[in-house]
Amino acid sequence: MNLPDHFTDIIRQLLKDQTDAFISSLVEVPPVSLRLNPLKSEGKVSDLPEEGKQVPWSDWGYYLNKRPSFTFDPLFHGGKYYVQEASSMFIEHVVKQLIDKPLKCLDLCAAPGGKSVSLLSALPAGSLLTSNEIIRQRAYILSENITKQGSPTTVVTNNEPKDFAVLQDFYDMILVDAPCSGEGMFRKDDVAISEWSPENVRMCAERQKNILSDIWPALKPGGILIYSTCTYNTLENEVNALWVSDEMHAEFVEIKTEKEWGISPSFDDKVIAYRFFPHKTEGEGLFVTVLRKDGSTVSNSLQHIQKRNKKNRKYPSHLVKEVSTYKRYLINPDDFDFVQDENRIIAVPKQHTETILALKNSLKTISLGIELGEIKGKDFIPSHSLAMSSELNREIFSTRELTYDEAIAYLRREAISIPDSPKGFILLTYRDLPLGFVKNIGNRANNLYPNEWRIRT
Ligand SMILES: C[S@@+](CC[C@H](N)C(=O)[O-])C[C@H]1O[C@@H](n2cnc3c(N)ncnc32)[C@H](O)[C@@H]1O
Repeated sequence: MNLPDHFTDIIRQLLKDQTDAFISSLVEVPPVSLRLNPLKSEGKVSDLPEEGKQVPWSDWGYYLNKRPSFTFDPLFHGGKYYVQEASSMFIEHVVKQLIDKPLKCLDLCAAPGGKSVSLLSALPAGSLLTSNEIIRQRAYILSENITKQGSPTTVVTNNEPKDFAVLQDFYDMILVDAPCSGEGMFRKDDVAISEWSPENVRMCAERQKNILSDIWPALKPGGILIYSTCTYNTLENEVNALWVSDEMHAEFVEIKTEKEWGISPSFDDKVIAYRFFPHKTEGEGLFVTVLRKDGSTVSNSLQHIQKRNKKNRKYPSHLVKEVSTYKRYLINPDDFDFVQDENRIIAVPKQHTETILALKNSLKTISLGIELGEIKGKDFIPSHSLAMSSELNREIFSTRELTYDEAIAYLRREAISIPDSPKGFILLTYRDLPLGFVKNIGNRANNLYPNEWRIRT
């Protein structure tokens, strides 16, 4: 492995006599890990695609003994699990330790979605997660991964950090998993090595400060900021964490960890942080720090946002009054309001309806709640997000269990033939996990799997 000299110098200053062990660990094969989806799995080893053992800081994370072909596992596409590097699962541990009441949480730099998925499994029931990604194309990938999880309490947005200024004092918790110089990915990603330079480290550190100061007003007084990077240098980590603490008047929050996890402390006595190095912890490089914003005012931010939206007359979506047609699609229909957005019907959890509509009108929303389907003439075409949802009422659809080969053909978006099934919309399952819908017209069935999600290889 050809590491830049300047990078090795930085590491030597930080790790001293551990430097050789660290560098040797970079040529080792990285562990393969995934997290099971609590909404679609019971969290048992038997749900894993390969034998494995638990990640110690996660209830849902497992290391696998060998790497299966995830692309060709229908359960992966059905959202039974998400492939995630093990260190990142530490976010779940942080949240579980600090949060015991439902809250509004923002994952600001969220694509492709690993940390959002961790948040979803750790946030108390009744919480609302906004998963945001600045790059549009990546925001769609984020939305795909979130949709597969099947949680109805997520909104996916595509905004710049400064766009959240309209949501002053809004979030109880914000995760900034910042774009960084990616030193922690050197073992997995040669491009990260080739793009590394001291100038890039400085540029990343400046950008991280801009992101943090842009998003700070959206955090409630007394709220929690989790700041993480997958890089080792102190400029992007301790130095920025200290800057937030000094400039924004925030105090560090300590998280309990177990010694045997091998997590290293911060390199600055004034900063409380958790560092993952691959020669000490089974996972990739990670830095995590947690800060609490000064103050404890209970804000009235929702009213403020609604007033602003009224002034701007931006309320395109409206609540559906005649809901009986749509209620039957869900297991717990009374927990939901139904919103019509052009010809799409979306179910939103009642306790968050106002908040979700306020978000929809303040931000560029990619997806929210559960999209039930689309009205097309006399037809109501069930959407893929309904098939993926934990709230799907399977009783109202005819279901067809697929063989492995049929499931792969469906996920490739090939034509399916199910002559024994009735005509109309059929829910396809693989090992009892919903994969999506087809419209059976007799001699063939039209494949409704989202074109952009299909297996291409
Ligand atoms: C480290 S990645 C996030 C990984 C993600 N949290 C996960 O666990 O899957 C950082 C993300 O920040 C986004 N990003 C880049 N520049 C940004 C900026 N100026 N403001 C906010 N996000 C940015 C990138 O597109 C990228 O998706």
